[in-house]
Amino acid sequence: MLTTLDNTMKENIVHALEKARQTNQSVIVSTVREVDAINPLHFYATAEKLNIGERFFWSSPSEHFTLVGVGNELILENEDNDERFQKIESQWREYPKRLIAAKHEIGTGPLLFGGFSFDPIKEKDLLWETFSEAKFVLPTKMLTVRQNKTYLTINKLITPFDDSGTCLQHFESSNENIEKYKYNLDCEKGNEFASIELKTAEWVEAVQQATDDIKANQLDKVVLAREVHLEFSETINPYHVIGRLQTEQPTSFIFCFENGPKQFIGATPERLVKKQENQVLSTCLAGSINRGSNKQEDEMLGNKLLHDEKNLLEHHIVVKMIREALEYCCNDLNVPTNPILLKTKNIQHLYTPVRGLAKDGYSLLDMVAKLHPTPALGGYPKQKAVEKIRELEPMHRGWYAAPIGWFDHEDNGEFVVAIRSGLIEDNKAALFAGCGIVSESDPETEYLETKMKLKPMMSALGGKEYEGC
Ligand SMILES: C=C(O[C@@H]1C=C(C(=O)O)C=C[C@H]1O)C(=O)O
Ligand SMILES: [Mg+2]
Repeated sequence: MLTTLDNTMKENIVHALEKARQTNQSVIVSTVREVDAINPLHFYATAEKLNIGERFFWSSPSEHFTLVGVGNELILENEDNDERFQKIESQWREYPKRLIAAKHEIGTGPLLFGGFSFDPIKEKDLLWETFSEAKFVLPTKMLTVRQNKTYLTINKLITPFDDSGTCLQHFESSNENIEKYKYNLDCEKGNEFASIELKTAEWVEAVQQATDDIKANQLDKVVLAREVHLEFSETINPYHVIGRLQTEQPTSFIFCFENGPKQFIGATPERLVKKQENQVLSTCLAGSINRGSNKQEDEMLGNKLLHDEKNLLEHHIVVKMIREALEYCCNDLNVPTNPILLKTKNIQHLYTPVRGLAKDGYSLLDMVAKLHPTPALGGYPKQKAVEKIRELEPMHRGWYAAPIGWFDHEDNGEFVVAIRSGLIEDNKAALFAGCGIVSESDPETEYLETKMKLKPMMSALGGKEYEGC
């Protein structure tokens, strides 16, 4: 039976088990092999039948990097308020890790994928009831596509009580034929939705109230979001949704986190922070305008955005805060003076990349903790804005607008903010979109901006664009 694992691998696994027994401490063992190329979405879809647990999907646009995890080899979660970021990190650090691979490629081997809620103080509502304030998983199997190469990672938490036979057996699947994950994906067929539930009037009123509060100098900026509930005639196929997001939103990060029967899916253009060795990249994204129907109109709109005072103010507040937050944990911070445009299929944004070098002792999660929520999703000043959101917003954000992403055992990783997203279950979807409110905000214009931001998910769900909502 145990004939396909090579001897070095076997020795390493048995050795890890011995170590776990000697130290009475569970060890994470990870084997990594390069495998034949396969569409990661096929792997995600077929893995449902393996019955080894929940899955996640992640792809980042810049370097053709995709992760698909299946099964929960280890779950780290907490319901903490202030310490939730640090707690996840310290728990992760407690486990000794052994990587069995020819070479460590970033994004392979032992890593955690997961996310946080936006506001742990706000009491959970029914929709988000099963989502912890912080939840991360070490997948049992993980497919990584990086620079056109495909890798399969198999993880196991080896406890002092495991036996060597079971451990070796677990890693046998690292030799499996990846071809078996081929799946028939037909993303063409659209879903019709049956009903929509909105709280438009309440939201517009909240925006009006927020502008009054800003004019009264209570705060500078607050981001207010609304939600849309859709009910479809048939069960939503999450593979189709991810597939369409991949086609329609190639410049965005695509994520999906499965939590019981729910899948939190989105295509966000907004990176919170990326760390590779000590190199840090964060992005300021705030200020929005629609795309033009032809090149000329598109450029005209882009130019208008680049010079629009209200949008520049929304944006500058974000740049100022991100600079302050990162100055604390980074050296050699580089912040361009003026924003450029970032265009997605449906919208153009003001965008400023911020680069730096991590100071010793500052981890990726330290930076996430320091940044969240940036004024792109919260407001300024931070505390006042979060309180204002609690007071005025007619919804519960759950994991919307909060950090979601991955990090590995060497503190490489990347987090985005989970916007342009929705929570899907059976034939129901809840979608979320918000806007940065400043003193010059006009509620009707901001409402139209949220409509624009709902489009990517609307289109991915329906297979066509809808005018409603
Ligand atoms: C809050 C959202 O987007 C944020 C708000 C923006 C704005 O108001 O201009 C732009 C980008 C995002 O930082 C959302 O998409 O839900
Ligand atoms: Mg805006």
